[in-house]
Amino acid sequence: DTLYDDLGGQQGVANIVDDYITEISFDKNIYPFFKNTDIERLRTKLQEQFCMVSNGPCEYTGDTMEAVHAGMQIDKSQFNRVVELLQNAMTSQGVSYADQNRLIQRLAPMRPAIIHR
Ligand code: HEM
Repeated sequence: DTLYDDLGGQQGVANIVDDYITEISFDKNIYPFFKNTDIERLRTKLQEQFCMVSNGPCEYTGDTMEAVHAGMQIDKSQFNRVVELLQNAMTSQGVSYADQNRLIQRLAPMRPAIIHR
C-alpha cells in the first residue's frame, strides 16, 4: 500500500497536518474546542496517526480516540466540519481527491469513538 508515499511521505504528511491545524484555527465553530490544547503535541500526534493509517513507518503514541474525544460532546455536524477542514488542507497540499478519500476512509471507523451527542 502506497498511500503514505502518495501523500508525499513524511514531509507531505507534515504539511497536511500543518494546514489542517491552520484550517481549525480559522474556524470559529471548531477552534473553541482547541483553546486549551497543546498544539505542538496535537501536531506530533496527528502526524503519527496519519502516517500510521497510511501505512507509513510510524507508530501512533497518542491516547485512544475515545479517551481524547468522549468528554467533548461532539455532534455529527461538528465531526463533518472537521473532516471538511482536513479535506481543505489536503486540497491545498495538492493531494488528489482519490487519495483524499483513501485517508478519510481509514479515519472513518473512528467516527463512533468521536461523536458523543
Ligand atoms: C476524523 C476525525 C478525528 C480524528 C482522526 C481525530 C484525531 C485526533 C488526535 C490523533 C488527537 C491527538 C490525541 C492526543 O493528543 O493523544 C486529537 C485531539 C483532539 N481532537 Fe480530534 N480527531 C477527530 C475529530 C475531532 C473533532 C470532530 C473534534 C472537535 C470538533 C476534535 C477535537 C479534538 C481536540 C480538542 C483535541 C485536543 C485534545 C487535548 O487538548 O488534549 N477532534 N484528535
